[in-house]
Amino acid sequence: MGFLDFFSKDVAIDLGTANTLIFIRGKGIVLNEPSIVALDRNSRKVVAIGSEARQMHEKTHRDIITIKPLGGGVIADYEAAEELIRGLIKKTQKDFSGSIRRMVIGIPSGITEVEKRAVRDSAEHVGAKEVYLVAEPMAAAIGIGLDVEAPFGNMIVDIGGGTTEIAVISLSGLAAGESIRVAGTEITNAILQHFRKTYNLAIGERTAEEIKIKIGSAYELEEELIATVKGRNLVTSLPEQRDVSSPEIREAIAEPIGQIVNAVRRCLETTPPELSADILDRGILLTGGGALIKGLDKRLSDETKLPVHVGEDPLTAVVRGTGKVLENLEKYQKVLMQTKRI
Ligand SMILES: Nc1ncnc2c1ncn2[C@@H]1O[C@H](COP(=O)(O)OP(=O)(O)OP(=O)(O)O)[C@@H](O)[C@H]1O
Repeated sequence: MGFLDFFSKDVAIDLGTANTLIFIRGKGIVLNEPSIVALDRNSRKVVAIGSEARQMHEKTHRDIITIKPLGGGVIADYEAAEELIRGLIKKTQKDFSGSIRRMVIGIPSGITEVEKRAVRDSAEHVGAKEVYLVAEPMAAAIGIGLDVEAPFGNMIVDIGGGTTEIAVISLSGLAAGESIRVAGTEITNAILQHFRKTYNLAIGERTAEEIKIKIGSAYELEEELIATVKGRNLVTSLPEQRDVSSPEIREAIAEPIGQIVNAVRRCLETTPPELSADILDRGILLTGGGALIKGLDKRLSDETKLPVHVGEDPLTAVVRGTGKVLENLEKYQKVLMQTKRI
């Protein structure tokens, strides 16, 4: 380790809609917190970041507002996004002191030049001297250990909070791809809408997400499940609870799940034939939190007639990938996204 290395650190980040994960060279993943910022409504001063801000989300005092700065997988609120990066990096200070030298950030592949620029600016504003961007599906593929440099095709479907990224990777590049802004958050919203429309029951976002995680599915389950939901009846304005079954939730989330399935099909249709043959042999790999929806692998396999596997520890795939890129920048030169100066 050189003298300068002692005072400066290299970090890799998965700046996600739902969660932000931070990896520090030589240490691994040191932080995994929700991408939420709580602000004082009047002064706009930051009150809490990450997990503490999530505690406040939806239960906010009238003087505090909570913001998810990465709407749809991209920066929706620039100032809040910068506060988020700054605040979360600060939380890792116990793991290192000094400045940041290199920063590798995983971002959606469908992001525009302006959005890329915004991510880069935020990273520079928090002090990074060198900033590198990697497409999320590429990072996810590297994270789960695929040989992205090899001359054969691998299909990866990364279902995060805001975006589903589908990519065929070969020779360190994206040979085909689809990026849609339908993922975990839309699925949670579909559950929320279902209760509102069907039972006049208003439930919170966290409750809807819990139901999704507990009993949400994309394919018939061997043993169907039941969960209890608590909310507020919109007609009587009184608290209410009711039981709900997994087939009912499957129906409620059919629309966003169908959109993800269709996007995978579209990507397969545009994949060059040689690479299609590789995918036939190797199958499709699922990553991101959405990969954990029960039966999604079976559903995709049913619809595409291809083998489908869930990657190991899908929620940390992107950050592990950005971490590997950070630790082997030379080797992974080709996978870095270029940004134009604008
Ligand atoms: N066990 C589970 N079952 C179903 N969904 C889950 C599960 N665990 C997490 N999720 C969902 O995964 C999503 C978060 O995934 P992830 O952390 O990969 O996304 P992100 O990186 O924050 O988002 P993006 O990639 O869009 O920027 C959330 O919508 C969350 O509800």
